[in-house]
Amino acid sequence: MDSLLKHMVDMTGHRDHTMLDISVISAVAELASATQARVLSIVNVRGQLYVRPRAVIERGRPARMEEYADLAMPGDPVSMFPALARCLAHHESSADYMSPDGEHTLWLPIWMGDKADTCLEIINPTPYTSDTIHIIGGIVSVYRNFQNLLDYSERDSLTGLLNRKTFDDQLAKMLQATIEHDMLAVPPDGLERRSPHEQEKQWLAVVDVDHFKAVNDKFGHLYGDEVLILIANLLQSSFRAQDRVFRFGGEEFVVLLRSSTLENAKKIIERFRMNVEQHEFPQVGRVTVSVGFVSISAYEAPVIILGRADQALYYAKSHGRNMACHYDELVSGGQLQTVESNDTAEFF
Ligand SMILES: Nc1nc2c(ncn2[C@@H]2O[C@H](COP(=O)(O)OP(=O)(O)OP(=O)(O)O)[C@@H](O)[C@H]2O)c(=O)[nH]1
Repeated sequence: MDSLLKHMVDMTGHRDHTMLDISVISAVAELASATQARVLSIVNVRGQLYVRPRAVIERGRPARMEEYADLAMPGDPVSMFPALARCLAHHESSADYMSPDGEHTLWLPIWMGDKADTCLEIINPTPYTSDTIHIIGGIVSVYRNFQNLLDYSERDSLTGLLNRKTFDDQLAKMLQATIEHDMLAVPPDGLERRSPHEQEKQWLAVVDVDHFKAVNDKFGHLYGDEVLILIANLLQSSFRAQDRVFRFGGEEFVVLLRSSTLENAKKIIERFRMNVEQHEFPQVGRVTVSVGFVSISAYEAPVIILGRADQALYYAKSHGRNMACHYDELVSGGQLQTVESNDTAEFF
């Protein structure tokens, strides 16, 4: 019981999803004497469910975060795990599977209403006793409640997207990934062989709804709110599971795109812009968005990166709207100018 209390205190002492994931798998692994426990993300890509490990603990080793190796893929199709797929399809609280060599896997989806985007997976060489299942059930409930609380503080209440407050933290993670990526991209002899066109980078895009004031003025704030919710949904379905979408405030959204070539980033952003353009908004009809985007450099301050995306957005707004503009292309094409001030480049 002491151990259970200790784990409960540990789980509820965090203000961060990552640490909460680590403490929940540490708790269930110890209390169920599991050989392995994982937190899985369940992502829905165009109606198909995929699972992707987020954190893992193996017996005798410390818990660790998992970076999904193939960023181009949303994860493993859930159909690879028929018992879990059935459990998710029927909104069940758990699924159990015994492999041919007698290993037991227990899946516990974390249901938030009718949606589960997280699932615990516990692997054990022996069957689970009813006592173990009872204790794990309690931990899952605490985990779900606490995740709910964290989500509430990190998300915008109108659209459900991540809010401005979480942006700095997510951008810091992306800058770290950029540094690691840059180190991997340069071979030991220090010579970069890939052409800049093939190079994968992280990207920041600022999205702003065009003439949104007119929507509010003509149809009222409730319809305006509805447009924002539908655009948030289009953002989530147009970008990939590994990208991050924020509502920055008002009718402005920011997207962090992970590991994309310039060509792909353009394609994904353009696909989103067209999805909005072609969407029939109830009562309101057609709505368009303008986008400014820029590659993220780990060696520049977030305020400079955001400023550049904003400048590209401003350019799109003042050149007809309903378009996506790439900061570097505008600079190299002479449509925007930078000026060196101190050791950073800034606009005037
Ligand atoms: N319905 C609704 N409106 C909002 C919300 N937040 C901000 N707004 C409105 O968004 C509008 C933004 O208008 P402007 O900044 O003038 O920009 P715009 O009309 O979109 O014009 P451009 O950006 O130049 O294309 C204002 O009328 C705000 O009141 C919200 O949460 N709901």
